Amino acid sequence: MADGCACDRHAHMYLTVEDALERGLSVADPVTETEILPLEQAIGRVLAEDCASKVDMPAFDNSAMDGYAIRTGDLGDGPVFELPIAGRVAAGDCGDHDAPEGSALRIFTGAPVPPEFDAVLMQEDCDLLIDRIRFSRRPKPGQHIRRAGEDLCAGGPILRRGCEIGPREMAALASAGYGEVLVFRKLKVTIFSTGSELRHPGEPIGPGQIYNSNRYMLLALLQKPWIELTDRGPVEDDPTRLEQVLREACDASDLIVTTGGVSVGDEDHMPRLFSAIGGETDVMKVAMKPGKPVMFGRRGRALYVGLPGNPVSAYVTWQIIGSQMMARRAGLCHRPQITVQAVLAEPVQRRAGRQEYRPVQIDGTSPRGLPNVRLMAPAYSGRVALLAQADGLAIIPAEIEGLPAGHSIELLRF
Ligand SMILES: Nc1nc2c(c(=O)[nH]1)N[C@H]1C(S)=C(S)[C@@H](COP(=O)(O)OP(=O)(O)OC[C@H]3O[C@@H](n4cnc5c(N)ncnc54)[C@H](O)[C@@H]3O)O[C@H]1N2
Ligand code: MOO
Repeated sequence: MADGCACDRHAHMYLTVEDALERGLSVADPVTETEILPLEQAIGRVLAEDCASKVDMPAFDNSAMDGYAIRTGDLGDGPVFELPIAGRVAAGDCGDHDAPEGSALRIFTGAPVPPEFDAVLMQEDCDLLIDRIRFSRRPKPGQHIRRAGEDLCAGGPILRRGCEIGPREMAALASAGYGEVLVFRKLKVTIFSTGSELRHPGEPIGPGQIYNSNRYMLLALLQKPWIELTDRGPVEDDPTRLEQVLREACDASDLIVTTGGVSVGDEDHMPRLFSAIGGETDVMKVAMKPGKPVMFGRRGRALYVGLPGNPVSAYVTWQIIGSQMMARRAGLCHRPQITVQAVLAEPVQRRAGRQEYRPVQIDGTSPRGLPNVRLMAPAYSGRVALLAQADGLAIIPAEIEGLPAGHSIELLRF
């Protein structure tokens, strides 16, 4: 039967996805070495310290609008108020002015509001009469003034160690006064794809040969500012050569990711070779579909993740288990994957035993506004092109044999 489904009768002997992930995270020790980088070089890196603001945010009382600063105590009973304009403060000025009591100060967004002024009027709410303003709505004290420290006082927390420094984190660090930051060193990751049948895309292909897609998928998945990647390319199914490359990779890397050669055939060498070079296997086989033969273990400080060769199996096992182990190893704090509720557009029938991650396409929304999903082919572990057309993976729990159309299902959206 396609997709190894016939072997589901052994599924109860394998670790559940949940247990495998828990074990994977428990053996993926975060790197401890750090470096200090100028902020602009820290983009996409992993923060290695809790960060507190070095300044009050905002740093000083400032105007939220372009308009006029006034002292509300200067205002009479109304209903119309008039004040002469006696000074001007713009963003970047220190706030000095010569506007005496009973006058208004021309002010612009971001300019310091001198302490004796307690409200700002938007210019749209004032009539400008050459050198005076007239307005009819009495401003409330504090109106349109952003007070020093109202967002955060100096010393207040802004970011936790273990976050990825993306655009929002860069902005927070910059506004908090960080010219440089402490980050974890890059994670050294080595990849190689095993298989004598593999050819580079673009090369002529002979009988029994296929294009190596896993290599390119991993190159894309591992393109991260916090990774220092070594790509050993494809390695043929020659145990001597595979052992040499695996040993060198384990000596030089924090994490080694391979594809293929983890199942039970005569040319599936990786589990045995990993033991032969002194590796300790933590997990071999997981009750998941696709990806049952996935394995991982440790050798010294190196973490090894052996993904199955079938391209969809490699992708799914990486997303569900491998990528989370890698993130933890790099110092990132653990973020469980977010699923959304979806509705089955058609019934599912399958063999129970393994938790399944089935590629689906979204086909409109249900009456409750949830995405309707159509399951793609039931046999798909080698169908990598199908993955590129999918919108996500529907998660079918291990014990489920069938579900009717209209039933809700968890969806991992791409
Ligand atoms: N007797 C059994 N046979 C298999 C079992 C089993 O339990 N008993 N499990 C099946 C399952 S499930 C999977 S998944 C595969 C995984 O096998 P391997 O990890 O050993 O992978 P390979 O045999 O090396 O390759 C499988 C398949 O994928 C193609 N492949 C490999 N590498 C690439 C690559 N870089 N790019 C594109 N395609 C690749 C390869 O040509 C094979 O077709 O084992 C089942 N067998
Ligand atoms: O079903 Mo395998 O698990 O083809 O990946």
